[in-house]
Formats: sequence, structure tokens, C-alpha cells
Amino acid sequence: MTPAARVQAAIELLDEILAAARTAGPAADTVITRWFKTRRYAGSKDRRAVRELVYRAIRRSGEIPASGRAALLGVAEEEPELRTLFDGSPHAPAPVGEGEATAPAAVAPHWLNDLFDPVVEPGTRAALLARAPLDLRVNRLRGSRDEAHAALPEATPSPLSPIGLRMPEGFRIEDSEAWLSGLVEVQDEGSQLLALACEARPGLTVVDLCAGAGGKTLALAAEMANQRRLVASDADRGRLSRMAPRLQRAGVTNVETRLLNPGCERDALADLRSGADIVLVDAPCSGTGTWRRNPETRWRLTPDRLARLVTLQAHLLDVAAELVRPGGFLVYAVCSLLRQEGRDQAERFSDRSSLVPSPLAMAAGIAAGTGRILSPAQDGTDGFFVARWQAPC
Ligand SMILES: C[S@@+](CC[C@H](N)C(=O)[O-])C[C@H]1O[C@@H](n2cnc3c(N)ncnc32)[C@H](O)[C@@H]1O
Repeated sequence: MTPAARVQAAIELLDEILAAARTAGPAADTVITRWFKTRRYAGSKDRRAVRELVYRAIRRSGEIPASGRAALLGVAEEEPELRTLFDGSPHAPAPVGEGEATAPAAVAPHWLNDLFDPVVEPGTRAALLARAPLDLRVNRLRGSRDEAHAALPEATPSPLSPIGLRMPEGFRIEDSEAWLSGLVEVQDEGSQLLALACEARPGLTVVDLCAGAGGKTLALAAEMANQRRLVASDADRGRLSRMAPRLQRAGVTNVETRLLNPGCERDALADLRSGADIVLVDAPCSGTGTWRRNPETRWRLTPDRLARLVTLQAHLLDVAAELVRPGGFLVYAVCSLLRQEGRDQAERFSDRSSLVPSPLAMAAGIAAGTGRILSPAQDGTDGFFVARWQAPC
């Protein structure tokens, strides 16, 4: 493909990604993979170049752009050479018209600007869209960080997590023996810190209420050295079912999964009432802390959806509180940097609950109300809000 044809391909792909974002269709990555499946003429270099252009355009557009062409013309404003490729030659985009609209550059959609937690200062928000590093968590059920480092000499120890390794960009970790044998798992450093902050250990009963496909479950099981009971529940059957092969690869044997019926979560968890030493609520959220990985989710969030998420988070906190034994802990986390989902949610819970805020064992992050915020700008991790409470004895 010529450079101009790559630009035209990126425009067409962006149009499909925009349509998918407007109709709750597939994620950008899925759209890109499907698109290339039917265009065998595109070689690996073409694919890489087109993908890179598409993601640059997505990252640059805080608001959903009017069209793929407007999005790429926005990128071309910062790179005049790209603009010269809009020349109308075969397979190239049409020449740029007089006064033709370009997508404005912004980190966040306008309506979200005032909703960030105050510790996420506007001057640092560009970091929310930087490229995320490839972080690994060492699975202590399979070996130590030194052993994993010896198996992956390209790695460097993560700056914050004592069980983390950071890989060079583009490293194909899933082809490595260390990954195949379960010695390492791909996990953002922030998620690792959050799992460690739960202080799970052998002999405890732990509930991972919103376990999804088990990212934090695996980390909790390792901290528990596979001993005693770890209940991993979720309302999404598909996600829960993806956990089993991960557990097996990691050598995890103490996990019991439970499918929850949304709104009736208490029914499936009745036997655990006041029985858990630790309950983690890694709640569904806006994902504003993970824009580095999924920048196009900025276009999918609406005020309505955010309000529904805030209501669901409050409900899950109430469900979780009932499972904590006297003296036990509840940990709440969201990969969000929005105040409503973080410090305000925590404050409202503290006001209505008998559980008492309890400081987190976490050296990283910045205090945000009763919790802490990890952010791409300050900590180089995905963005999270985390808070902890203890049930009175
Ligand atoms: C942030 S994700 C969890 C990620 C997971 N803990 C991990 O580390 O990979 C939030 C999860 O909450 C689940 N969820 C949504 N509604 C729920 C409900 N009513 N009860 C339990 N889980 C729910 C979603 O299916 C999703 O898997």
C-alpha cells in the first residue's frame, strides 16, 4: 500500500469505529482485526502503519469526531506531511477542501472535564492517553520475581510493585515459556498494587465480588498461597468462564466461582453472610482510568450510563458490606478517575454504613477523601480509586 492508501484505509476504518461507538457495536480492536481479515493485500507493515494512524486519531479526539476524515485531518494539522497525502490520486483521500472541518484536539469529552477528581489536575491529563507499558505480575505460586526476571532478561523490575516486571514495547509475552508456564501474568502495575492492598493471606476467606475473568482473583490466590477459600463471583457468565483456563495455567486451586443474578446477588452469596475476612469490590465503572489502553471508550460513555454505573457501584458496596465478618475488611476499587465513582461514592458509603474507613497499605498514589488515587500521570499506572473499610468487631 502507498502511504496515501494507508491514510485512506485509516479513514475508512475510523468511520467503522465511529459507527460502532455510536451504536454500542464492537470495540476498535475488533473492528480493526475484522477489517484486515477481508483485505489480504495489506501486509504486516501496512497493518501496523494503518493501526498506528487510527489510534493516533482516536487518542487525539476527546469528543467523538464527525467522521474518520475529520479525525485524520486533525492529526494532519500536527503533521503537515500527512496533509500532503490527501492528493486525490488513486486509493488516496480526496484533496482537502477550503475550510474543511477537522476534529478538535482534546483529552476528554467536554462534559467530563469538571467531573475528574481534583487530584487529577488538568495539566497532567494528557498522561491519561499515553501509551501503557506492558506490565507483568509474577505469580508467586510458580516462582519468585528473580526467577521470572532470569527467565525474561529483557524485563526490568516495575518501579512500584514488588511482584512486577516491565517489558519492552512490542514484546510478545504470550509466546514465552514464562507466560505459558504461568510464572507471569499480564497485569497493569496499578492492578497489582490494588490486589496487594487487599492484604489477602493464607488462612483467610476472601470474596472477589466482581471478579470478571479473574485478573485480581489470580493475584489474590497467589497472596493466599492457594490456601483456604477464595470465592470469585460475577454477573457475566462469559467473563467468569474465561477464568478457568487462567486459573489452571497459574496453578490456582482455591477458587470457587459463582455466577450472580444482577439485582439478586445476595441469593447466591447467602452462605457467606458475615463470613468473609476480605471482600474486594472491583466495580464496573466508566473506565476513565484505562483510556491509555481503550481510548475510544471516551466516546461511548454518556451521562446516563455514568449515572447507572454510580447506582450499581453503591448497590454492590451494600451487598459486599453484608459479607464482611466482624473485624474483616471491604476494599472498593474502580478504574476511574471521576469523583462520583471514587471519593464521593466512598463518602456516601461511609455515611450510610456501619463499616469504618481504614487506611490502605499502599505507598503509591495520592490521598483522595478516604481513599487513594493511582494515576497514569503520578504513578505511571492505569488510573484507579481505591478505598478500604473495616467492619466493627
Ligand atoms: C472492573 S470489572 C472487574 C475486573 C476484574 N476484577 C479483573 O481484575 O479482571 C467489573 C466487573 O463487574 C461485573 N459486574 C457487573 N455487574 C455486576 C453485578 N451486579 N454483580 C457482580 N458483578 C458485576 C462485570 O461483569 C465486570 O466483570
